[in-house]
Amino acid sequence: MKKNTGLILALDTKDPSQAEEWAKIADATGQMIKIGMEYTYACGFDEVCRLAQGRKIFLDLKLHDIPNTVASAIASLAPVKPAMLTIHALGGQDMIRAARRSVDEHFLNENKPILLAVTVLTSMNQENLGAIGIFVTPLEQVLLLGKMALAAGADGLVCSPQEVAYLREYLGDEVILVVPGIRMADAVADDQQRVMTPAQAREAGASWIVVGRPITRAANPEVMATQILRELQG
Ligand SMILES: O=C(O)c1cc(=O)[nH]c(=O)n1[C@@H]1O[C@H](COP(=O)(O)O)[C@@H](O)[C@H]1O
Repeated sequence: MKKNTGLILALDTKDPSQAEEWAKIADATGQMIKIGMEYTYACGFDEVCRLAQGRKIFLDLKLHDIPNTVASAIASLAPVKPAMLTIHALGGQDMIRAARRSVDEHFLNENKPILLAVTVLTSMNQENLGAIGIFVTPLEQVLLLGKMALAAGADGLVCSPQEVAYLREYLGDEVILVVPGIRMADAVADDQQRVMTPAQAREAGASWIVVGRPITRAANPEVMATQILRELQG
């Protein structure tokens, strides 16, 4: 049975007051916020913790290193109490197992983040994959990495909207699918390659969509967020 699709607002900025302004839009409509590398590196962890106060945050640092380093990094993130956390599936099954163990060891049950494995970045297409020696389609690569990551202990996957229907068919209704690469109909795709609209992602079965620039660069971000939420309600 198809579940509701949530909206996560990506706060990609270096400016704390800008992030707070966008976070308030998310607060007003009950959405989650995503804090990524740009904000964390520019503003530091104290600022990330401040922004996270009283909010559910998706901390998107896309960890990808040897198992011991990733496990130790996750332990260091415990004070931020993120609701979601990303690692790269390409780090392999040992790294994902180590990440799983670290989450289970260092976070209390009530604070345990959803551990998400990023499969194939939404900015990549068949040609980009070939250039790094991957000669299967993005869909095949997402399925291969996704199955491996879930078996190794990830709670869910990050993939493009174009793979969601297929993953639902193969992996079932329960797996958490978090989906960036969202663009409004006829909008520019920027650096994203595998895109769909919010309504298409919902229809395909996304658990959450992640939206940054279509909202943050809109003439009126609040109006755009409301429009997207309406699309998600069908
Ligand atoms: O892990 C992610 O969130 C992510 C994975 C991916 O494959 N593609 C992707 O775009 N993202 C993130 O999703 C957001 C998309 O932003 P916009 O393209 O501005 O909507 C950015 O913060 C990206 O870092």
